[in-house]
Amino acid sequence: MSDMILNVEHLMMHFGGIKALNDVNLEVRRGSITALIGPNGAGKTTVFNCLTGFYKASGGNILFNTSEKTTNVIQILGQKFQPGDWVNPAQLSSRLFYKMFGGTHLVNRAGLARTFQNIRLFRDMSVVENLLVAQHMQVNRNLLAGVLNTPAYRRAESRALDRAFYWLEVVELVDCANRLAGEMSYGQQRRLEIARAMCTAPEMICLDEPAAGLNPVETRTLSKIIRFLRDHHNITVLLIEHDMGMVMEISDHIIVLDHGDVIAQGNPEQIQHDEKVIAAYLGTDEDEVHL
Ligand SMILES: Nc1ncnc2c1ncn2[C@@H]1O[C@H](COP(=O)(O)OP(=O)(O)OP(=O)(O)O)[C@@H](O)[C@H]1O
Repeated sequence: MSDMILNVEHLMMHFGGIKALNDVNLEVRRGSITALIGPNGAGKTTVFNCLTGFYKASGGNILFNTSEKTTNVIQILGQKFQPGDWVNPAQLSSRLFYKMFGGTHLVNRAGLARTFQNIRLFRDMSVVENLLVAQHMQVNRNLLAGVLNTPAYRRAESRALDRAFYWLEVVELVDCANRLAGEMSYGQQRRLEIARAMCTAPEMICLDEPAAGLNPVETRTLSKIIRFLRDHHNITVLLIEHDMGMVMEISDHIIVLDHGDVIAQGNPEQIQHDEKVIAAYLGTDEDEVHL
């Protein structure tokens, strides 16, 4: 099993004439907390959207290596037919399969979950219902078993409920289990999004600005939860965050993007003193920065 859970090679994403990602190469170590940082518009969310299948990358490779298998993320989203397909029936049928049935759900099923910059919960459902919906892939979906309420069906439901309450406890929301998700505070909703992602049993979770809008106490709780995921569940965390205090405190590794390119990588200490990074954040030329 590779030490790297994620290998991104030559990733490109173009929106018409806009090159959001030029040629992004990065790796994420299994079991690490890795931060993806950079100034506004650097391309961070675009990287997340490509990794999790919300965008089909314009080019490059994304390999996601779980403990069980390697998933080619770009392939499972459904690629265009290639000339070689017509002389290779196996390749053609695989391409056809993913064109018909591929999508973000397969990325999640492979073990990669995410949260969003703008919270996307089912606001009119209760907190626990949000977590049960997230588990629809794991529970018994046999219609007959549901209608007959078989013991196997009841066991599967009970397991889903146990899992939901386990993650509610981790994110400190057990007391809110029956509240409507949309009525909770912003910080609570952010934590619920993490619990929902964890209910899909991922090996890696991508958190898009999880501390945005949180007060310092909530940010500390969030940091504790993120460390818990790594330390107690060996979850790899990839996070986009503008709160540099938090990033420097919890990250094992930091990758810096600017204008669609990776400009630096390293541990927090190295990144804090990297001139290219300082220049990118200050919006000045490297030569103009005096340390
Ligand atoms: N769907 C889209 N259509 C057109 N342009 C887009 C789209 N999504 C992103 N972009 C452009 O790609 C570039 C990178 O945007 P992205 O949101 O990835 O940056 P970011 O680093 O996440 O920024 P922020 O920190 O402000 O969230 C920007 O120029 C943005 O305008």
